[in-house]
Amino acid sequence: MASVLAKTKRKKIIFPSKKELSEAMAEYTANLSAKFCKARGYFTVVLSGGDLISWLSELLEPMYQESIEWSKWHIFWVDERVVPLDHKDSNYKLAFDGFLSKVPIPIANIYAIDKDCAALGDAKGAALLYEECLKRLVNRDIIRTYKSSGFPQFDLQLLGMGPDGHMASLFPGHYQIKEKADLVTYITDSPKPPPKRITFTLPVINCASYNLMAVCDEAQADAVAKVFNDNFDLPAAWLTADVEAVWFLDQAAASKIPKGH
Ligand SMILES: O=C(O)[C@H](O)[C@@H](O)[C@H](O)[C@H](O)COP(=O)(O)O
Repeated sequence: MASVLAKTKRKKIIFPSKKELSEAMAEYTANLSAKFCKARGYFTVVLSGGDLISWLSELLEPMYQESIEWSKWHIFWVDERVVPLDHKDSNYKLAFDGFLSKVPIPIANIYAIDKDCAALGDAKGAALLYEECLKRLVNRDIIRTYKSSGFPQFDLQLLGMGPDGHMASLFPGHYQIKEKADLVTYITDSPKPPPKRITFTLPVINCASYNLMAVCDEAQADAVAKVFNDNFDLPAAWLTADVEAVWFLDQAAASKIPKGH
């Protein structure tokens, strides 16, 4: 894995509340959108599920609605639950209902998992087809590649972490965190329901230019403290990026970080 793993120092910013965190996440995203749209004409954004989507609502404010070049955005998922796309557990549905349907991103630029695999609960098939989708977009030069590795390099990934320290669908004690060759893998016994999921592998996650990990609430405080103590049993402790890996925390989530970290 070493050859494709980008290395940056983990950074953190602590916000008084979710409101300030959401505002800062919107500003961070808008600035990167401007930078990448200007440089390449595309902005590749990777979403996760969970609370993150509700914190994206600041991007729906008129200031951003009007200034962001939405037509240049391309949307992916770092992990997805293998359920029908209209199921309440679908990360696609969560993001579509809460954010994507409210901004003018062309529907063709929104890359959900294969709908038939999703409907059939075929996690392996969904992972294979999503990997093919990424490779096609690399060939079309919409997704960049990380240095000479050939691994896809996304502009910005917006991530969340569970109380057990999982990120994407890489869970502690499960072998998927060790996958080095595939771009996308799958799990059929996820400890967090629903059990069938696909997920980017760690090398792909860490090749991104910018990784923003947003974590709020007391329930995550122990895991956040372990990450900042470099406890690598937690998948989220492995997060790096090519340019910047930044943790956006509210005060409750940051409350147990050891002094000096
Ligand atoms: O599909 C998923 O379950 C997510 O992508 C998952 O990795 C999520 O980001 C974290 O569990 C944080 O979730 P919360 O924000 O809900 O705590």
